Amino acid sequence: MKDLIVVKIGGRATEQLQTDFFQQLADWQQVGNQVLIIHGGGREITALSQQLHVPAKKENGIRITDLTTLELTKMVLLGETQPQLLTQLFKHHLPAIGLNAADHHLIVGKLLDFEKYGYVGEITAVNEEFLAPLLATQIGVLAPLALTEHEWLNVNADSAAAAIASLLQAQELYLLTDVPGVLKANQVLPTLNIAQAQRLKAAKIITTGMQPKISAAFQAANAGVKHVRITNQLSATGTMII
Ligand SMILES: Nc1ncnc2c1ncn2[C@@H]1O[C@H](COP(=O)(O)OP(=O)(O)O)[C@@H](O)[C@H]1O
Ligand SMILES: CC(=O)N[C@@H](CCC(=O)OP(=O)(O)O)C(=O)O
Repeated sequence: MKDLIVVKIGGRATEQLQTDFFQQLADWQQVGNQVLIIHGGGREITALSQQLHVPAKKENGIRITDLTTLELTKMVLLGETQPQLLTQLFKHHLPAIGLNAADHHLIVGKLLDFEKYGYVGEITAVNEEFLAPLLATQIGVLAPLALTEHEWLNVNADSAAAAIASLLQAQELYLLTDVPGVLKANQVLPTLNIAQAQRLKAAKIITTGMQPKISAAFQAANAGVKHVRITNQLSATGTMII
């Protein structure tokens, strides 16, 4: 889908969206781009886990997901984060549709590493035939989950967005987060290449949730997505992956 723009919004970023975000989506629609939003919800999943006294543990920014955590994750993503975002789009008069992996087996996945992470997956296929006509008239809002033939899997939202952008050959991928880009000594790096990223990881300057975000960004760039950015605003360049 050569005119597709994929936007990933982290859980906290969803709560801080400004008017210019919605205006940009409207402008893209106006000029004929398709827009697919992949939403996160990581902080909300952790908050509900704590409320219910379910241990919440992440490894390299990836949630260790047993069956209880998987159920809780589906509840938060499909019952809280997604409707919250859809409501905001509705209030800004943007036509949008909420989507999940089970709609016509939209998102197919496989286990990442069961021993290490439990029910965590990576995305292997997207039902483009089902999705493309929907995105012709409205903004898609998709939760980061996947389905095998038998079971649901929890997918890190950054890797979900990157895999989907890659599989659909999107034009652009925006990884929107709560920081203005990849930071080094409190400055946003305007560009980032793979060698720099590896050095910054080794020096523990890139840590926690920024690690899967960077891996996802390079995965998409290597798969042919031309413009990949990490930023907190659609209108700001943030860090461009080169
Ligand atoms: N070098 C870095 N530059 C910017 N943020 C970083 C860096 N290293 C670690 N981080 C952390 O990564 C966080 C963004 O990842 P995450 O919390 O998973 O966000 P999201 O929910 O948007 O995916 C930042 O808030 C920051 O705490
Ligand atoms: C496997 C895995 O880590 N899944 C993530 C899915 C949500 C997510 O990634 O949300 P953010 O983008 O807001 O962090 C999780 O359970 O937190």
